Amino acid sequence: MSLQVDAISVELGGRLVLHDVDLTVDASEQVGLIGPNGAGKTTLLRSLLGLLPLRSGAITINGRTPAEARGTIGYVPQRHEFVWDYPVDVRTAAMTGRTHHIGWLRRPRKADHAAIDQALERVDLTDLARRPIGELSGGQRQRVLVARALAVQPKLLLLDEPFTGLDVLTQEILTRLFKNLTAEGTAILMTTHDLPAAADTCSRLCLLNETVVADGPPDELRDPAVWLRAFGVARSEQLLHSLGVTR
Ligand SMILES: Nc1ncnc2c1ncn2[C@@H]1O[C@H](COP(=O)(O)OP(=O)(O)OP(=O)(O)O)[C@@H](O)[C@H]1O
Repeated sequence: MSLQVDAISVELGGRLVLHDVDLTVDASEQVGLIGPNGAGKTTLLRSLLGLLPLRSGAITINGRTPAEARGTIGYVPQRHEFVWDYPVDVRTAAMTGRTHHIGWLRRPRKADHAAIDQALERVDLTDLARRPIGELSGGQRQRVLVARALAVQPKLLLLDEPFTGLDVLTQEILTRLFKNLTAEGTAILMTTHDLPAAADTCSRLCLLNETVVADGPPDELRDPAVWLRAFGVARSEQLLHSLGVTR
């Protein structure tokens, strides 16, 4: 698996939201996509899914366009973007992740059910499979979204703020799961505002603010100026302190 982003620019509502973005993510890498609110992180993930037209540049996933590679990409949106009052159970919600494989208006086959069994098992939701999704806690909902993304047995997993609002135990379950997935060869690109956790769990960090400000292993991103530039602030004690960046 190899994701390659070459100098992409994306316009939304007549405004250039991303420009000249270069990024690669290889198999078994977990890359953290870091940046302030409005930096274009979600826009980049949506571009990788082929949901937004590029103004310029190119994205290739194993040599294919995002639209062609769609069935091999798992996507976990931010929790509030999912319709939780839809009257379905956990299993049915996870199965919606396989729509691309099943085909519209077709019934799931044996392989689809097996993939869902495995996905629910991996996020420890097997016992809650028949629970209506509207009755779930925030942490359980997050695990439903991860199961739904795993339903395609993805080579590339895109996670939009997967740890926001989760208790420590759920964070640990997901951290361990993502580690196992990368060990199995899955490539992970994850947005997060939890900088210390990202520095801990990711093999590389990509600092984004409309374009890539810096990209490298956490240990190599020790220069405070890089972080201040990425976050568009002149000086932020708290930011540098939370990162343990030397000044
Ligand atoms: N549909 C849209 N039309 C016009 N502008 C948009 C649209 N969606 C997002 N934007 C703008 O694009 C910019 C990037 O938004 P995006 O959601 O990608 O940022 P983000 O880095 O994910 O932010 P956050 O950390 O707050 O989730 C923002 O300025 C936002 O207002």
